Order: sequence, then structure tokens, then C-alpha cells
Amino acid sequence: MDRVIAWDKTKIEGVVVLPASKSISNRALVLCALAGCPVPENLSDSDDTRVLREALSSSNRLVNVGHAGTAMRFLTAYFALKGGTWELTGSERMKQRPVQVLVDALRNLGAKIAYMDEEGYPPLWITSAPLQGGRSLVLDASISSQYVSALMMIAPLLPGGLTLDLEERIVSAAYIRMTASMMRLFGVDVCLEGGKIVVPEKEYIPVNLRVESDWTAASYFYEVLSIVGQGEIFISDLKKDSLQGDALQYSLWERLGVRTEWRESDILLRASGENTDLFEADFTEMPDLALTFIVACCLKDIPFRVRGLETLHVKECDRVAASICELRKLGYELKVPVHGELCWNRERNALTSLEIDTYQDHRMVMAFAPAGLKLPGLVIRNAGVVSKSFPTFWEQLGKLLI
Ligand SMILES: O=C(O)C1=C[C@@H](OP(=O)(O)O)[C@@H](O)[C@H](O)C1
Ligand SMILES: C=C(OP(=O)(O)O)C(=O)O
Repeated sequence: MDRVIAWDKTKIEGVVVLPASKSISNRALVLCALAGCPVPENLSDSDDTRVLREALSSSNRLVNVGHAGTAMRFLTAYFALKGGTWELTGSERMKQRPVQVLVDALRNLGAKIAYMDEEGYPPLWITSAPLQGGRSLVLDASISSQYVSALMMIAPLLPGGLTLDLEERIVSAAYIRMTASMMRLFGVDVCLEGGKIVVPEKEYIPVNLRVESDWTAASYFYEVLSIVGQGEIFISDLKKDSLQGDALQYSLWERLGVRTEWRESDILLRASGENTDLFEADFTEMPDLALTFIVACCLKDIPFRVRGLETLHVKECDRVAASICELRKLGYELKVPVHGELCWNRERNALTSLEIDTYQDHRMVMAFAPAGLKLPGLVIRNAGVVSKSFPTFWEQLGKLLI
């Protein structure tokens, strides 16, 4: 399904309801399964959460997680701990997303995991073997924090717990902190100090949890207001005091013309008209927001230099290559000054196409959709893939455009 965006006004006003956080939902599902408690309230209705929920109660040994990275990584550790025989697979793209660091760590603990196709990548064949704890593992933390979170969540159930020493550049650390905070809610006192994580042996305690709204999903409405430059958007049920690292995005948007007013449990975004001359930011802690800011800067004609994009190559698509290619269609020439960075110095060429390919990537769809407010007639290809994290994205965006 393609979507054509048509809008010819100058000011945006409206109310948005966000989905529940998929990152919190997926941690909560694993922790509830390990604690033996019912699924939490306000669970995300995203594909990624649905596949994980089904897999956790599956009696079928073939489990296909589709495009869900967290489900793939969390289940690898969960099935290794649980025992039994499992074939864990995913979409074609999932088979190109690395898991070696996690598989090596679990094998070190005694797990029996075999690659069914290419070494280092799903699909995986997991068979029963007792896991040993009381160890200290050194882990390369430069590819994905999901390996670390996956190991942390099973760690209290290993005899003697587990210590992890994170090596190399630590990426997406905010998600590691989210895992630690949620484990603490479930009664396990995780110690995080620099690159060292100590998880004691401990039974999880059952908890009644309500999942927060998704701060990453909020970014697309900040982007809408930033690009339009006039109006206000009310977002219900979103708090500053959040488990999600992406909550900190509000301060970056202040440089792109959007101010956040905090209400008790909602927020109001107001266009401020105050824009920076050059946008610079490091997305190592908030990788999922990079595309949103890159598209916003181009459409606002604000030059930028952004860092911390190394892991974007192994997301649902290669988001660096994809954004360069699709923004070039719209006439924006982006450059890669060094690996992990992208910049735009306002170099423009003629627009060659209004059709945006989205590479089966929900964030490509949602980050490019707001561009249609400046470029009427913009076509977003394969727009339905938003269901990975935000099934009602088009409905919520549509409410702002009438
Ligand atoms: O743990 C999580 O919930 C996530 C961690 C991040 O992945 P990486 O750690 O692979 O960067 C993020 O991009 C992903 O959307 C969700
Ligand atoms: C990278 C993402 O998800 P995952 O790694 O869980 O597939 C994302 O939602 O942008």
C-alpha cells in the first residue's frame, strides 16, 4: 500500500495518541514470563510485541519473529535458558542482522546454539543445555545493546548471576539503562557502573506494570510541527520522567523550532520559530531518532552534521544508505564525512522523484511522511510497514491534516 500526502495549509493543530512503547513492552513480556506474572497493562499492539508475545507461549518449535530485532535477541537468550529445541528465524532482512556477539556469549555460558544458514546470523537452532552463571563475560557492545539486554534479563536466573564487561564503544546505552531499571522494578538489583554490569542471582518478583507511551513514536509529530513551523500539537499520556532514553529528544527539537510544555501526564508541542543555523547532534544513545532529525533538517533547509550513526547500517534497512538515496530524489545531497556521520551543507540538485522507497522499514516511512507537508503529492511506498512499532501512525497523522 502506498500513501500520497496532500496538505495545503500553513498551520498545524491537533491531538495525537501514541502507541505504548515497544521497547518497554518487549522487556516487560520477557520479565513477566520469567517472573511468572500476567502480561502488563497497556501493552504495545505493534507487530514486534505481538510476535514476541506469541513466541513466549509457543508450543511450536519453529518461531518466526519477522522484522523484530528485540524479539530475535531476547528470545535467543530466553530459549537458551528455558531449554527445549527451537528454530528461531525471521524476515530476509533479519537474516542479515548480526547475532554473533550474543550467540558467542551464550555458548560461553554453556548454551547449544547452531547457525542454520550463514555463520553469525539467524536462523538459529537452539537445543537444551544447562547454563552456568557466576561468570564474568567480556562483550563487544559496539554493534547492538540488545545483546546486552538479552543477557541481563536471563542473568539473575543463572546460578551465581552474571557479570558483563562491555568493551569497545557502548552503543544505545539508554536501552541498557532501561533494561536495568525494569529489572529493578521486578526485584533484581542490577549494578551498572561504566562498562561493568553486575547482576546477582535472584528470583524475579511478579509486578503489575502499566507500559508508558512510546517516546520514539512522538518524534514524528515533533518533526511535523518543526517542518510546518506554525501551530501546536497536544500529545496525551506522555511523561518527561520516563524509562525511555528517547524522552531526551525534546531538547534537540528546541533547536529546530519546537518547544515542549509539560502538563501533568501529557505534553503540548508549540512551534517557536527559533531555529539553529547549524544542527549538530550525536545519536549514539538515540539511534532510532536519527532519520527523523535528518529529514526534518533537510525540509527546513538547516545544514547539519550528525554523529553516532554506526549502528544504522544494521537496522531494518541500512538507514544511512537509504536516507542518502531517498533524500537525493528530493534534491538534497548528503555526504558521509567519516563512517558513522552524515552531513548536509545545503547542497541542492533538481528534484527527480516524489516517490519515496521505504525498504520495509517503519522508520523510513514515518520519518519521510512529514516531508509531504512541504512537498504536496509526495508518495510513501509500502506505507503499511508502520505496524512494526506504530500501527495507528497514519490515522494519527491524518487527524492533524484535516
Ligand atoms: O533494546 C531495545 O528496545 C532497542 C535498542 C536499540 O537497538 P540497538 O541496541 O541495536 O541499537 C533500538 O535501535 C531498538 O529500536 C530498540
Ligand atoms: C531498530 C529498531 O528495532 P529492532 O532493532 O528491535 O528491530 C527500530 O524500531 O527502529
